[in-house]
Amino acid sequence: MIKVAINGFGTIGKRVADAVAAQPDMEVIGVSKTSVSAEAYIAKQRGYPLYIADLGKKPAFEKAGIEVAGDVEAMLKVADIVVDATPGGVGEKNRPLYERLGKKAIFQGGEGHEVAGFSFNAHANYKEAEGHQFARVVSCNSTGLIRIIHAMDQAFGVGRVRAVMVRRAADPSDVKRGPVDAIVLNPATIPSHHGPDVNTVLPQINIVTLAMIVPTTFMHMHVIQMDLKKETTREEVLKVFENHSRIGLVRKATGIKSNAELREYTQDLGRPRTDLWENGVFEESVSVLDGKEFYCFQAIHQEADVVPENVDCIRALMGTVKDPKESIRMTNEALGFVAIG
Ligand SMILES: NC(=O)C1=CN([C@@H]2O[C@H](COP(=O)(O)OP(=O)(O)OC[C@H]3O[C@@H](n4cnc5c(N)ncnc54)[C@H](OP(=O)(O)O)[C@@H]3O)[C@@H](O)[C@H]2O)C=CC1
Ligand SMILES: O=C(OP(=O)(O)O)[C@H](O)COP(=O)(O)O
Repeated sequence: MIKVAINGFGTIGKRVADAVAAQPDMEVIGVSKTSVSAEAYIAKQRGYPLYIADLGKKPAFEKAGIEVAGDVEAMLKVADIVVDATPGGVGEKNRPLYERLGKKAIFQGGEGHEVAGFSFNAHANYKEAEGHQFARVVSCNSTGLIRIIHAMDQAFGVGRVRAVMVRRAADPSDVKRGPVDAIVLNPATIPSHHGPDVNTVLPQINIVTLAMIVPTTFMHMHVIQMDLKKETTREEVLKVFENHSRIGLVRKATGIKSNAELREYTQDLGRPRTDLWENGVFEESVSVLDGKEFYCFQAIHQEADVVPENVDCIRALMGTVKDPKESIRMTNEALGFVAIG
């Protein structure tokens, strides 16, 4: 069993913890927080030993009826690998600790590529993880882009990509963030950071991305155009998506044309926390013009798509499963995850 520590039990960390706990070859040896809040009670309810960044706060946890197993360093000492899901920028500060203790670590997309020196996506570069101490699972938007670009590149060859990200403003519980009534260019400069981030995993792809933020909390929406090297048809492209274990098709017959309806759908499907782990490509939008010009819309659930990638990244760094297809199969099966469509 791979002993996994989750440093940062928030939006991403709590999901990764549950996904790790579901795997046959992994166990959660501890999760961490800095303060008493609802997620501390969830850790207790799930039975995950809770560690804290600053032992000086132990009395506050105990007063709330939450047992503290120790500090973060104590958690790391009993782990084989740590998934760092602390807020962006904190992972970089944690890196020296992981180095000192000689622990493998996985960082998230809020950290720069250089923090790990290796950025990861299971379908695209699983095997390259071997021998690394550190890896970074790219951000939610980049994960969604890499999945679809890599699949299209394998099938038809991708010449260039142009994409617009319509990004959710905040996660559902993030009550202090906005905007409430605006469409914000974020950034107003072109390209946005997403294209260069895709290049950390797929360096050969010519990609330019633009991004804005809108007042929603559930999912980003991507507008994607790719020039293909080989002529194809809409039907052939749909077959590629149908055969991909982490690309789902939002079928025309569902009538779904928005993030809100897609949320209702994942909820009704019984997905834990309403999570859409896969890309949600809108079937109706899939278009091929003149044989080589591809277009589509895809929905990306920001809280969810990086979760199975973190699980595969654990096996890739630990070197316990060499074949990416086998790891992806194991992860999906343990989660009960079959892509929609
Ligand atoms: N949310 C999203 O949509 C996505 C986020 N990411 C990336 O994932 C990472 C985590 O983001 P997210 O889950 O949203 O963040 P959250 O703020 O939801 O969670 C962060 C967690 O880290 C804990 N924490 C903070 N500081 C420390 C510390 N020094 N030591 C240990 N634990 C600490 C917090 O505990 P406490 O609350 O007690 O302080 C909290 O549990 C970021 O890099 C982000 O960019 C990637 C894809 C999507
Ligand atoms: O990593 C994310 O987005 P990104 O791919 O746009 O960088 C997550 O949605 C978190 O983004 P946030 O910085 O808006 O919370």
